[in-house]
Amino acid sequence: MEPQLLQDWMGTQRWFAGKGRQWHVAGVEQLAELRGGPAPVRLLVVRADYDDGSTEAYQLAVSMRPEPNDALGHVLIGEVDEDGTRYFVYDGFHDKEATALLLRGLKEGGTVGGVEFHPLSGGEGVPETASSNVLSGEQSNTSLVFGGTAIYKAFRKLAPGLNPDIEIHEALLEVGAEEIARPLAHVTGRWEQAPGEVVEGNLGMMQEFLSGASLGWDAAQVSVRDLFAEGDLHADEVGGDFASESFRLGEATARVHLALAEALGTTTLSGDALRTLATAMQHRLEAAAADVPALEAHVESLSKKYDALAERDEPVVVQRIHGDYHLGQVMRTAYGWKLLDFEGEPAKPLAERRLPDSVIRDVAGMLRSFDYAARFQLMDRARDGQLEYRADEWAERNRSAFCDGYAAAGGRDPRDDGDLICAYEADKAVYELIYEARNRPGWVRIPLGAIERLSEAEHA
Ligand SMILES: Nc1ncnc2c1ncn2[C@@H]1O[C@H](COP(=O)(O)OP(=O)(O)O)[C@@H](O)[C@H]1O
Ligand SMILES: O=P(O)(O)O[C@H]1O[C@H](CO)[C@@H](O[C@H]2O[C@H](CO)[C@@H](O)[C@H](O)[C@H]2O)[C@H](O)[C@H]1O
Repeated sequence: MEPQLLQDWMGTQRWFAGKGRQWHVAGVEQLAELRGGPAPVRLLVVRADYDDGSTEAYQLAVSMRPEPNDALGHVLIGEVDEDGTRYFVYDGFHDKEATALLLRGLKEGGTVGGVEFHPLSGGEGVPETASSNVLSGEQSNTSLVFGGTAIYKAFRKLAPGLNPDIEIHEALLEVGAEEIARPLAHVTGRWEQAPGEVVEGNLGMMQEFLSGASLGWDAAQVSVRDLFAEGDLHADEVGGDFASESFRLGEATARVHLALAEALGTTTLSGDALRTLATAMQHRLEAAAADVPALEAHVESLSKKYDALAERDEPVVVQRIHGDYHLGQVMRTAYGWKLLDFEGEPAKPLAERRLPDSVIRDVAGMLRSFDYAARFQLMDRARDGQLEYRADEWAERNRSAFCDGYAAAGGRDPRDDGDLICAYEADKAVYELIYEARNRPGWVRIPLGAIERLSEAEHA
């Protein structure tokens, strides 16, 4: 496949992380060709080399159709000539006949070329045959819903080693945790990550599709909309009060943390290990300040909070956690809250994402998310002191209900670790600031506002 063709196409895809940087396609490797449909489907790994010397590997599925297919016109990658035949090359994850071959592999298991399909429990729950739809809102990965009962997430940017989303889901399944969508299958592959460096890693995972569920973010937005519509009522007086949901979410979070501790153990950080944690936060802060000048004024006060963490007398208990926890990662089903996407922060290298960390990182992530949810609808309005006051109230009410629920389900009350929460919230807000500056510059003032508040807070 011509590198230029793939380069032009990849550069426009939502999941391609290298936008705005100088890069080129340095290699195209075919891992497997799935046959048995109207057109063969190739699973490819495309190596993107950046001018700064770094490299990334991306997964593509391409269906090689000898005839053009109008229904797939929007996902046409291009045309190629191979061995005297002209092929119309489409994004295979969007081609239902191509994904049917993928589904067969997930159901039956086995090896095709450099790709291994691993159904769990003999393929129970993986549909026999089902048409696929790509979930809209595709972000860093591409997710396909098969027949409304199973969802397959194809990882786009590949990393060698065990993918934490697969690892954590399967570990939680083992200990019987109910707050997740049941994992059904996963796929592994071997590819050349850099010239001569063959690695093994995960290509995707299938899990139960939570049908009829609402994303936590959407449910929270309904509540905030109610609140703003009744600007003279308090958060606990409007019809869409969210606090009982936040309480239940706190409970579900604590249960998952306890299950993760049971499944994968805990340890403690003290001394040098604590200093390493604080130094990582400090580095992120400095890198962010170089990118977002408005942060500069808060570097000194946030650094003091990180110093306090480094010098903390009490060790910090750590374990496997979610790692990128926010309202967009939880769904409310008829059976309670379920947690999704245990991949960790997409910006971190995979090995780092698998390191144990304090559960407070997740708690802080969700507390930050309540703040986001409260303020999001103010973003494109003229400043309104009354609504901002209501937003503060909503955020506070739901943050505290979440902590109450967390403690009620047997987790340690996060508010008893105020200094830790403060450092982790600051670190998350700094991460968000970088994320927003790169992806949604209009939203920068949400994390920046939090940084201002945190840097004035008393802890430390
Ligand atoms: N098991 C599931 N059931 C129903 N919807 C899901 C499920 N898993 C993911 N989703 C939907 O897909 C979206 C993206 O999933 P996620 O695992 O967070 O992928 P990404 O890593 O690309 O962000 C979620 O926000 C949710 O709307
Ligand atoms: O794509 P992921 O879900 O892995 O997470 C990334 O994108 C999130 C935005 O979609 C970002 O979350 C931030 O915005 C959310 C609202 O859109 C808010 O609820 C979160 O609290 C806030 O952090 C997340 O940080 C990023 O990793």
